[in-house]
Amino acid sequence: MSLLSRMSAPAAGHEVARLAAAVLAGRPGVPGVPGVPGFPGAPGTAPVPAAAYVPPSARLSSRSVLPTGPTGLGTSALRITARRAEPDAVPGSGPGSVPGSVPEGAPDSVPDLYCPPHLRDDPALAHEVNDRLVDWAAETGIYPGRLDRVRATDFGRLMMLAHPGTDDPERLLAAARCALAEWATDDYYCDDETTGAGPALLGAHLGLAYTATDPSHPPARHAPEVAQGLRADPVRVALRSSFEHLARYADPTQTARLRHEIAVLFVGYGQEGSWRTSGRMPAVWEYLAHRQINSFMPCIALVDVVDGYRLGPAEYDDPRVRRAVTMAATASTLVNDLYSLAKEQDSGGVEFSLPTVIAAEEGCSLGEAVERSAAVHDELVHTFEREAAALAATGSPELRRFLAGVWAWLGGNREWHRGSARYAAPGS
Ligand SMILES: CC(C)=CCC/C(C)=C(\C)COP(=O)(O)OP(=O)(O)O
Repeated sequence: MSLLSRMSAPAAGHEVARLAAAVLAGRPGVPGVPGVPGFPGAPGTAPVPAAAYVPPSARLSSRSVLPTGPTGLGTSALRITARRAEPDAVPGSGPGSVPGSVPEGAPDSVPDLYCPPHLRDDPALAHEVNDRLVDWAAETGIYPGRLDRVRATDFGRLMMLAHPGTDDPERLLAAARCALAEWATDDYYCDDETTGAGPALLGAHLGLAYTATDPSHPPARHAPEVAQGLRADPVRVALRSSFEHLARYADPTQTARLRHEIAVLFVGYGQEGSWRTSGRMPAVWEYLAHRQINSFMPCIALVDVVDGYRLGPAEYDDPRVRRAVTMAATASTLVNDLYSLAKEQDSGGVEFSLPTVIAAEEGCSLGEAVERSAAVHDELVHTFEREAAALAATGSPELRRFLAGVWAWLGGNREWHRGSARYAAPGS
C-alpha cells in the first residue's frame, strides 16, 4: 500500500522490561537472565513461565473485535469498525498523549499477540529522529507533496521503539533512512500507480534499484549514463544515500549483509507482483515463505549496527541463527499484516495478507482467519524465543546481544504498528 503519553515507558512493575532494559544498558548481574533480556528460559536459568514476562499490560485487550463483513470497494461502511482498546491497555489514549502514541480510534481489531513489550518510549527522541528523517526525504526527492504523510507515519518513533539500545539520534536515523528507502521502493514500484508502480515495469525498476546498493561498474564510456541513471529516480537516490550514511556505522560485512537482505526483499516484491499480475492467490505455506523474504528482515539486520557493535558473519549466517531470526522477521511482518488489514481492505485493490490467504484456503471467515494468523504469529515468536535462548547460551556475547536486540525489536515494532497513523482506523 502506498505511503502516502500518556508515556508508555514500561510500567514500573514491568519486571522483565526492567531486566531487559538493564541488560541492554550493559548492567551486569541481572538475576536469571545472564545477558539475554527476555529469555528467562535459557539453559542455566530458572524456568520462568512465558506469561511472567509477557504480562497482561503488554497484551492487547481487544480480542474478538474482528474485521468481519463484506469486503471490496464501497463496502467498508458495512463492516464492523475497529474498537478502541481498553484505556488501561492503550498507552497514549489518556490525557497528555503525545503524537505517535496510540491515538483514539487506533485499529484494535487485532487479537492479543504473544509479543514482548516495548522497552522504552522516548517521544522527544522519536520526534528528533522523525524530523531529521523527513528533512532527508525532502533532500532525496521521495514522496514530494506527501511529506506530511511521511511525518505522520512516524518512522522516527519506530526506530526509537525498536532500538532501545541507543539514544543517539544519528544512529537511529541511519537505520530510519534505510527503512524509509526500502518502504519507498515498495510504494513507488509495487503499490502506487501514480508513482509509476505497475507489474510490467517492476523487474526493471527493482533491477536498477538494486544497483543503488551495489554500484554498477560499467566500461568507462557508460559511466556517465550510470551516474545519471542513479540520480534520475528518487528511490534510487534514497537507497544510495541511505547506504552512504550507514557506512559511518556499518563495516563492510554489515553493509554486505544489508545488501543481501534488500536483494531478498526485492525478490519478495517481485513475487507479490506476479501474484497480482496473474490474479493468483498463493497457498498459505507459499505466502508464509513470502512474508519471510518480503519482511522487516532488512531492519532487523541492523540491530548491531545501530547499537554500535558487530555480530560476525559466521554467527549471523549460522543456519540456526538464521532460522531463529528469520522466524522473528516473519512474525514481525505478520504484525504488519494484522494491523494493516483494515487499510488494505479499504484500498479496493487486491491485497495479500495472511488473513486473506488463510480465509481463501481454509474457507473460513476473515475474522476466524485473523485469529488463526495471530496463532501463527505466536508460534513463530515462541519458537524464536526458545531457540534464541539456546543459541544465546552457547554463542558469543555479540550473538547474545544481537538476539536480545531482535527480541526488543519485536516489541518496538508491535508498539509502533499499534500507534502509527499509517494503520489508524479511517476517520480517526
Ligand atoms: C522497512 C522495510 C524493510 C519495508 C519493506 C517491507 C514492507 C513494505 C513491509 C514489510 C510492509 O508491508 P506492506 O507492503 O504490507 O506495508 P504496509 O502495510 O503498506 O505498510
